[in-house]
Amino acid sequence: MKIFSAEQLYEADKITVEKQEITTEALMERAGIQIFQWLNRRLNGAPVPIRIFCGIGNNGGDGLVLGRLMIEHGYNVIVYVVNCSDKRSKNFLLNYDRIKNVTKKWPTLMKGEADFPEIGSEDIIVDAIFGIGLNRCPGGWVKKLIQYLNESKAFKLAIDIPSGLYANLPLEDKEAVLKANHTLTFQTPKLSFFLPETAPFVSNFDALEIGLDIEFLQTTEPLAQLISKPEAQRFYKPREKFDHKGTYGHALIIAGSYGKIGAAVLSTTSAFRIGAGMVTAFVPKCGYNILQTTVPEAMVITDKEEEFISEIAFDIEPSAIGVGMGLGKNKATVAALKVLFQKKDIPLVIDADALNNISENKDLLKLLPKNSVLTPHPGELKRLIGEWKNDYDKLEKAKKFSEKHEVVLVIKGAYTITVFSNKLYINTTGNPGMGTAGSGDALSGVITGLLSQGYDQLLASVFGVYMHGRAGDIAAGQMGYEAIMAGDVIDNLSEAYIDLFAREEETTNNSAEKS
Ligand SMILES: NC(=O)C1=CN([C@@H]2O[C@H](COP(=O)(O)OP(=O)(O)OC[C@H]3O[C@@H](n4cnc5c(N)ncnc54)[C@H](O)[C@@H]3O)[C@@H](O)[C@H]2O)[C@@H](O)CC1
Ligand SMILES: Nc1ncnc2c1ncn2[C@@H]1O[C@H](COP(=O)(O)OP(=O)(O)O)[C@@H](O)[C@H]1O
Ligand SMILES: [K+]
Repeated sequence: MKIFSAEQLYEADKITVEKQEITTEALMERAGIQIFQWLNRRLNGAPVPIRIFCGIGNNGGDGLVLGRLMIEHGYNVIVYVVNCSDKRSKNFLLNYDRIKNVTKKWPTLMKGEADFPEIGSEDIIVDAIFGIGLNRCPGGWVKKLIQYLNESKAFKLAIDIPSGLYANLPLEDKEAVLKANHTLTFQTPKLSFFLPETAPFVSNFDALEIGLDIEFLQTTEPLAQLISKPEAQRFYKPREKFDHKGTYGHALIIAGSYGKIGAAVLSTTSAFRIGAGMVTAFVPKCGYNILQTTVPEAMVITDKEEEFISEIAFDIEPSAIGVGMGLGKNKATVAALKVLFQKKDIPLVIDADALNNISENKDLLKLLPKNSVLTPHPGELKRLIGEWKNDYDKLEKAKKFSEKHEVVLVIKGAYTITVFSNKLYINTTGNPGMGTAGSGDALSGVITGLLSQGYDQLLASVFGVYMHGRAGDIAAGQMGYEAIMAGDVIDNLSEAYIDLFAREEETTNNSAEKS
């Protein structure tokens, strides 16, 4: 699914109205009907008080449409107009009149703190104060209203976007944003829904189709792509009857140091589980017996050193290399990385200590082979690209880094974002259960294993992140978040493959599907 900017959505709006020969008020009615149907399906006529807070723009207009439809269907609705300005939009005014025609009285006008209503904990608050037209940070009594609503225990449903949040600009004042329990957004989610500083205000969301012009949606280059199952299905490369292990390539995992051989075990196993034909682990001598015992399917090459890697020499021809997991920062290891980086023709995944070594030795950065995949968590990313002012600044810096060095950057975490040049791919799988040692090592093995099977660098990253997260979600469905260990994520890669093409009802028992 594409993620568009606020400006693009306004453009989509305009084109839709022209091409479908409808009025903007008809489009607003469509949007309001979608929200009404969503809410009506869940409330099923329950007489719970629904308090709709409407701003004076089109987001407020949506709130007024919803209010009218709910009242017409017998719901217990109180509509407030948050009168922060007299410049009401045309479609707000139209729907202001329409709701009055139904109720025979104007909605409750709010002009300051004295007008804040008492809100019961069982009430439902609908936030239609500001949408994507927010043009400054909410202040004065409107900010106080947002805080007042946040303090309430009532369920908060935001229309389009929680008020105070920009669709694709950084947060200005976290005290002036409505903290929604659920957000119903029009057509496509907004970029702010996926970034660590702003996503917590959105909580869960549903994107409601409002019939914007399909040609515009299909042909417009988005801000980012959201990666869910339909996209992952398109990435998958099916196997052919006469394929053999050579078809799926030979992955080389260069990992481990004394006390951290487990990292090599995890990456090697996950490279196998994602489908590499052969996997060789290159480890210091102390890792030999461990690897041969824990992953007998793997071949093992050892360094001349006992406890760390000092010279990466091998006489195999790997189709992809994953390097860095548990590697340590010994000087000899840094020198060995320099030599490895000169082998420019083998697709490379660079993780963990290999990344830290690059951050600390800028001459390694200059040698970075083009099209390598770098998989930093936020701490590693900071060391690589420097501090950022906010999430948007981080993404700009990451894009510049990717462009300059011609590499794929996989920024790990909730909603892992893969950055390639100026393109962003946001992953929807994964869960907090995956915040456990070694789950990053599993991801490096997964991406290396996909590269070895012939997926290109970008596909291997985006598809690999999806599969790794999906395996984690399936593990969470079976064992809850807390008990998950990295090995459980790897064990469920097989289920993640099965799930990729399973029919919905077959997957509901063991999935932790996100909206
Ligand atoms: N294609 C779409 O996405 C559609 C969007 N619609 C709705 O239209 C909304 C956008 O409407 P608008 O462009 O009218 O904008 P909004 O309704 O989001 O708010 C803008 C209004 O609030 C004022 N304002 C902005 N920030 C303020 C602040 N901090 N303090 C006080 N006043 C402030 C602005 O000057 C303007 O009058 C969307 O979020 C959505 O809810 C729907 O009606 C239909 C289709
Ligand atoms: N809250 C979360 N939601 C989704 N994925 C997560 C979450 N926390 C961690 N992960 C995933 O788990 C992995 C952790 O990687 P990393 O921090 O490198 O761990 P380690 O170094 O211990 O292997 C990443 O792929 C990350 O995206
Ligand atoms: K809103």
